[in-house]
Amino acid sequence: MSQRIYRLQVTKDQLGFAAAHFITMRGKCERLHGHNYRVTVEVEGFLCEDQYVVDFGVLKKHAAEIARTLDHRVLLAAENPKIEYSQNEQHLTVRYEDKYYVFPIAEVIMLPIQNTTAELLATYFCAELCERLRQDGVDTLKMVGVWVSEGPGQQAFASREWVQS
Ligand SMILES: Nc1nc2c(c(=O)[nH]1)N=C([C@H](O)[C@H](O)COP(=O)(O)OP(=O)(O)OP(=O)(O)O)CN2
Repeated sequence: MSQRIYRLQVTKDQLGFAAAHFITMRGKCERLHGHNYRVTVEVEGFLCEDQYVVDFGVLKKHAAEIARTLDHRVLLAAENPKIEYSQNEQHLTVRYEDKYYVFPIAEVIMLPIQNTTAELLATYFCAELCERLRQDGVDTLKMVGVWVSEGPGQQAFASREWVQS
């Protein structure tokens, strides 16, 4: 007998983060600006013996922890080939052609992505969430997805098929 698949969604105030960023696009570098980002998590999976897929609380806990690592930070794309980074003990210099910024290291987060678009922030968030759910022993999922919204009416979704280890 095939198992029924259920879809869950969590979206809460604690799943937001306020952060600064810029993206490179069409040969230009945007000005540094900020968003009150909002995250919505969607998962698909099968019922456990207690008739739920995964505890909403578990999804909220892990997603809120990831959001906290991004909150009040400058989000930087470590893998952007057009941006050069150099650092000393306390400061990171970020250079795009003849424009540069110097930030305190404690106020930035270097993300393993090519650009801090909503699409790649969702991809990063989704990968982090999968890792944390796996470490927590979750084993009922088929898909994990994350919406990252830059503001009302503007958001991107990234998902991963769940691979049970
Ligand atoms: N597909 C994407 N397009 C754009 C992204 C993105 O992440 N994915 N990001 C940006 C900018 O970084 C910016 O965050 C948003 O720019 P924009 O929509 O032009 O500006 P506003 O939020 O001020 O838009 P208004 O609707 O005019 O208020 C650009 N594109």
